[in-house]
Amino acid sequence: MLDLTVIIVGAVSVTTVLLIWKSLYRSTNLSGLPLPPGPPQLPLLGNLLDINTTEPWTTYTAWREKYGEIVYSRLLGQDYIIINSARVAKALLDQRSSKYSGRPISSIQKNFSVDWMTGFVDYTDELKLHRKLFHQTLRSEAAAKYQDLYLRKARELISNILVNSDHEKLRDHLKTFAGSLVMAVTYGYEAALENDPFVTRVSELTDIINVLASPEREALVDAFPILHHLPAWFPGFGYKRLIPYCQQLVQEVRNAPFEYTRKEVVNGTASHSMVSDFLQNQMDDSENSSEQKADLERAMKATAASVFVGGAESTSSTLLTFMLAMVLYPQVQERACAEIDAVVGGTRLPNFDDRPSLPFYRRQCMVRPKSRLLRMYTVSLILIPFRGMSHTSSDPNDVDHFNPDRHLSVDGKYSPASAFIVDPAFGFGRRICAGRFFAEGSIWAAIVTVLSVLRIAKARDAQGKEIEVKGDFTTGASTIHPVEFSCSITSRSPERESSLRMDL
Ligand code: HEM
Repeated sequence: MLDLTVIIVGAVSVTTVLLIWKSLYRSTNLSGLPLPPGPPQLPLLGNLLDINTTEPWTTYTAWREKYGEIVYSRLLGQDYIIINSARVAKALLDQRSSKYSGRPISSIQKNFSVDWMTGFVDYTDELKLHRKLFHQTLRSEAAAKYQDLYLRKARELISNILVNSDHEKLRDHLKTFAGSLVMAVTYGYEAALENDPFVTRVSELTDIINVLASPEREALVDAFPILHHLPAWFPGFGYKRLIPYCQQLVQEVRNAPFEYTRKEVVNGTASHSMVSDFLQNQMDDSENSSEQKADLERAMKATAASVFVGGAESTSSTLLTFMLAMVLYPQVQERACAEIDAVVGGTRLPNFDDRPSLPFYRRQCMVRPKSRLLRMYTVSLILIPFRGMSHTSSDPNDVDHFNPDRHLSVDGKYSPASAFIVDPAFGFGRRICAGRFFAEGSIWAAIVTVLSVLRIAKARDAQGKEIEVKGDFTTGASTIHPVEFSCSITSRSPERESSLRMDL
């Protein structure tokens, strides 16, 4: 067996040689056009040391101020074009989507066995099949059919919050809301209100992906594959310890709920869902060969699990952001509650028929998604910092300066240009979020129900003094959420609370 030191010294030496080679070699701009402006680069590292690794979007935002909407940067020999505005992202990814829909192949994703997830799959026939399967269940008209489900789950959410609303519990309740909705639609599975085994596993997997899926980390390892051989104790490579556990989680997340639905279909007890419809059609289909059926089943398993991974964390994180905004902006909460009371009266709970009469937050003026951070596109690599895009004071989607009025026109009507589903946070072009209509309906149901029953305010300490809330966010590789904050959540309408309980 080779001595470990020899391996490390060898790896480091080869890496250094590669670094020098890569830094000297610069990919030619085949079109002969000049590269966009960007920060000065160090010989070997490029801009590696310039990037704030815990909050990379802050670096990209600073670069936007200095170099403009399109920035050229170089990391360890790899060229990056950073698209720093929704306007340019739209022009490239919506209008030239045939060119800008690919994804780079990442060895980290391969090692962790998560490269089958829709969001990571390159723009191939496999991806087109995933999108086709999503479309059947998540397109606009299909997502509208789940309105009763959104409301039922929103009512369960309120009932859970009223039992316990500590920060950790609040996060869990929101995760359960989002996770159980997705499980119902995907697998026809009714998740337990607490500690559901399927929801918990996916949540763990999402947390791991959030740690590893940083474009900056991927750039480093993909630029120098030899780094794969560095052991987990090597500084910066501790994440490798998660590999075996992640691979085991992946197997469970792909197979366990799928097999649950298969059993239900065979027993004739399955409720209507993405997977049960698929399995039913497959049983009735005599034309496809068994090989084609196996391929289709593999794609369906991947699609179904991707719905969960793509949908649960983003939705729950958006709702936690909404709760935080209600603590920080009581006057906005008051106005929304007054509007609900005026439209639905004092005792009834709102439903989707009331939506056109609630202009203040019709189509989510009240909440903007902000969970997703970055997406990488191929074509010498395009990096889209979604988070940075909603982070300028001149941007109408700037959620850090919470002002729902910005989404209304001057006469107080809803402005279609501000529609929730066209928010840049859902992405662009052919890779736009497949679940945005579902997200819109479920988030609307949750916030309208929260505001009709609950009052959210700053918590008070033992002396009765309000506990200050800063409104900070976690850092993360792909998604973020508010850091722990104290709040007081009480029922503001005993009548609505009891009609809610009667409905459960
Ligand atoms: C507020 C909630 C949500 C936000 C902010 C959000 C945001 C995003 C973003 C930014 C992308 C990447 C777009 C790109 O790569 O260009 C994405 C992809 C995706 N989302 Fe969502 N999403 C949300 C909810 C959901 C829900 C509820 C579902 C499923 C029910 C879902 C399913 C997916 C899937 C499957 C993809 C991968 C699409 C692809 O790569 O082709 N998302 N989402």
